[in-house]
Amino acid sequence: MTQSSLYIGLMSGTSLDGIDIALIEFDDHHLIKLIAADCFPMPFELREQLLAICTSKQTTLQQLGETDAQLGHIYANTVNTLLEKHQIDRQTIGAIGCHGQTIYHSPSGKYPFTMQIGDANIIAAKTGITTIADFRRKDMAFGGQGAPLVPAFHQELFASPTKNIVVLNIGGISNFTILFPNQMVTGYDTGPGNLLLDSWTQQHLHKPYDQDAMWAKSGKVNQELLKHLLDEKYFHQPAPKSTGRELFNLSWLNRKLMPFKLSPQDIQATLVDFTVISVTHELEKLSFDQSLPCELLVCGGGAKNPLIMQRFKEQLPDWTVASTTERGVDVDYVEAMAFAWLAYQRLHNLPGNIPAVTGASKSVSLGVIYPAG
Ligand SMILES: Nc1ncnc2c1ncn2[C@@H]1O[C@H](COP(=O)(O)OP(=O)(O)OP(=O)(O)O)[C@@H](O)[C@H]1O
Ligand SMILES: CC(=O)N[C@H]1[C@@H]2OC[C@@H](O2)[C@@H](O)[C@@H]1O[C@H](C)C(=O)O
Repeated sequence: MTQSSLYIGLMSGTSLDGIDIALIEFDDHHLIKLIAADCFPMPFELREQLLAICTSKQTTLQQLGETDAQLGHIYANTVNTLLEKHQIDRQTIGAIGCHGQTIYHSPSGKYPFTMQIGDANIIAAKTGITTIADFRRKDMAFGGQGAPLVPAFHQELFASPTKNIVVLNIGGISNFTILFPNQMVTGYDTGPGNLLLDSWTQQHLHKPYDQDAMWAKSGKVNQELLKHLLDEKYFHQPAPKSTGRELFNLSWLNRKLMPFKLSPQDIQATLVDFTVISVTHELEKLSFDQSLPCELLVCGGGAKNPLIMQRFKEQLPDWTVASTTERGVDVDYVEAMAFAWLAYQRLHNLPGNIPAVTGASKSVSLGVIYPAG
């Protein structure tokens, strides 16, 4: 089999708002170039179905099975649309890495599990391309959290021997990777990203999100509420740790809001600081080599929230705060690129997880291979 240098990554995340796809090229020195990328909105009915499944509201096995197959078709169509649009010969693609859609993540129960759906057999059959999926459970089988998995890719892209680099993904949930100059790496889920901001906006403004944080800017941060939000036990748990909408959701927020009588816009303003301070509190616990510069590189949709970026700059006056786009890697596609890279790692039997991040007992190649034929 010719060693193709082209790989596709597919990611639909916690926000359930779209499917990101990235086509990347490797050269012999592992250099990674983004050839093409796009984001396809999640059809409204499918988003509603997924939301019902994620919040386990009377979902039948029939609905779960059909949604798994439907997602497989949608992912396959996303790949075929990108290949047609860019006139790419599918025979030149080494593999597709499909994260799938997380419907439940329970890394610390009696029987830890994480569940991503989107039938990879359908993707392989409909695209004619070897497809790799089910990336998280191998890490979990070796005692890890199964998340976050992007740190190894962040290390590949951004590590520097002369800087302290923190790569922060602000998706529905936020996770960061700490890249120390001595090549040590750590990372974990820091807490909510856009999820509560979006849910609160949807509930009060009936809009998908608070565009440019205009609504949050009209409110005032309430320090008492912020302190109460930060008093969640997740923030006091040691790493390795990961979370999701299973914990940080509107029910959790409404319980936290009970003792308060605040305007919705003051709550939105406070939620912005909640996303920011829950990260900076973690950075304060870490010891960086202060003789070297510190850089915070932000990706994910939250990097496009001007108030979040402003508040990081205010909270970290001695740091360089930038988006990964400013470092040549589009904020929208870092995660999809990561799953293309994880597919490359799997096909070459190279490790995908970092035990220091997930808590797994060893580094292993992640994902199950679904051949096209
Ligand atoms: N101009 C903007 N102003 C404020 N927020 C923005 C802006 N652009 C994007 N966002 C935020 O990014 C989100 C969309 O980003 P994206 O589709 O990457 O999802 P995500 O939040 O990264 O989540 P996930 O990847 O976990 O599904 C929006 O819902 C919003 O919260
Ligand atoms: C179970 C799951 O899907 N977790 C996601 C979620 O979204 C952000 C954060 O929580 C991260 O831990 C993870 O995704 C990214 C891609 C990761 O595994 O690195």
